[in-house]
Amino acid sequence: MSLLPGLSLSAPSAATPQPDAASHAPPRTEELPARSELRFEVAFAKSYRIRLVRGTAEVFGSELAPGSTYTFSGTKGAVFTWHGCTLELHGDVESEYVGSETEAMVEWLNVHGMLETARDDAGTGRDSNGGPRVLIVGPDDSGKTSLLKCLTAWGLKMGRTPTVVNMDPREGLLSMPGSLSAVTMGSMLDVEDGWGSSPVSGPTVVPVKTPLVYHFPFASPEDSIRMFKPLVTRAALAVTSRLEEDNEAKQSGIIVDTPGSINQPKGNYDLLMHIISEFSINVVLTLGSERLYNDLLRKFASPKSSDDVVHVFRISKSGGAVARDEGLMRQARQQQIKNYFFGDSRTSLNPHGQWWDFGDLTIYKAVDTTASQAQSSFLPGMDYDDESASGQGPVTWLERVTASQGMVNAILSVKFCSGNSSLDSVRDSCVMGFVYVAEVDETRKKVRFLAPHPSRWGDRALVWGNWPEGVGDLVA
Ligand SMILES: Nc1ncnc2c1ncn2[C@@H]1O[C@H](COP(=O)(O)OP(=O)(O)OP(=O)(O)O)[C@@H](O)[C@H]1O
Repeated sequence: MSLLPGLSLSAPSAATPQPDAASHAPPRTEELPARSELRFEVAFAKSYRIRLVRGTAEVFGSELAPGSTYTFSGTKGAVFTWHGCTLELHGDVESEYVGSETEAMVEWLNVHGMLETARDDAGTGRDSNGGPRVLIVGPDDSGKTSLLKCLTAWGLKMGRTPTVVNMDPREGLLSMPGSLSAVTMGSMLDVEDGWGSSPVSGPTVVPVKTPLVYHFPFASPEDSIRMFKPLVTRAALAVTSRLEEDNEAKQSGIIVDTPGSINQPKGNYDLLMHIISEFSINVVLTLGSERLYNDLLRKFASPKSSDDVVHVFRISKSGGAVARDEGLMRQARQQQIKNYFFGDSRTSLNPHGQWWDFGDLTIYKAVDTTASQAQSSFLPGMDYDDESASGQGPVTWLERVTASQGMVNAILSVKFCSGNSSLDSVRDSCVMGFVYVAEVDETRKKVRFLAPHPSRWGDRALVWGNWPEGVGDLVA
């Protein structure tokens, strides 16, 4: 059976963004001096269009094509120019200004140069472990993902194929929020939506990328350490073995993005250390926290052997990185979920309804660890550890359940493993795709799912997560 989210793709088509009928104002022109950037914030209901008229410019490392119009909605971003440019701007923005404090970009470019040297060393066999394995750490909204995008885009421009790993379940990279994913970038990034599209998104201008996706149905790794750690190990194993088969990707190396929550000194950076050891990280880039930098520098000060050397760098935060409030993040997740099933303004998708009998479904519910711990004294036979004391989290975190009304509007992952697999296999198995529960008929004992693909998935384990929260009615 083909991948659940995979549509039969035709060649990428040149989709043009639709003009915003609401905005009749004539376009404005903005001259950007060398090494400056136009920073903007656009609300979800609005659209903001940018066209490069003269010179060169990039959005988080990805170059704008001269004369093409790029449409942004529900985002904060920046168009940076190294040598100066003229932009034509059209549409509504919450804020828009030209920033000249862009020294961070020069520093980021130097980091890129350093990674290139390491890739060259790997190419000439001077480093048999392959290219650089980079981890980006720092507090929330310090610009980690922006740095990751720049390093990836510049690497791609040099003809590299870096493997990008997202360990932040709040932001699904080429997938749903609630995912940990890894993808070897073989084609340019998408200027408008940041990464490009996975096969589920249908034909696009930018060639599709097929990520390896694991389901982590909690907002933060600390909500289920017992689930997070094995998934990191799984993802690292899968990525490492994939790179062993592909010299070019191995030489290009890995760049891992992390959520701000695991960069706290609490727990002695246990989760961070786990990622560093599983992915054999040898370069750590710290952003926006002097304490984190110093703590990590101390931790890696005395390596036991040359294979254990981890270089820790303190990198300047971009002057434009802005905090995003929970409301905005929530809206972004809702949008991501809708786009998964229905496509975006450029590509419209047609999800398929499927009725399933209760008896043909094997559903596991992710247990909310906090609630479970509070109730544990009422659940005989369940062995819950104190997560903070043991550092391991509850022993039971997935429960087999039957379909019920409570599932309506929930997102479930369809795992590659059979329904009868052990709980460990269900946890560790990667995701074929996600489905949405549109209707549960308790009388007829049937569930109607919305899936991106018409094929039925057969005997597979389904995991019902607690997160992303409040998906709402997608079919209303
Ligand atoms: N130079 C810039 N100009 C304008 N906006 C920017 C700039 N750099 C980053 N941003 C915006 O600031 C916000 C935070 O940046 P980013 O997502 O890179 O931070 P992060 O550290 O990865 O956050 P998190 O830990 O929450 O994932 C994003 O909306 C990003 O688009």
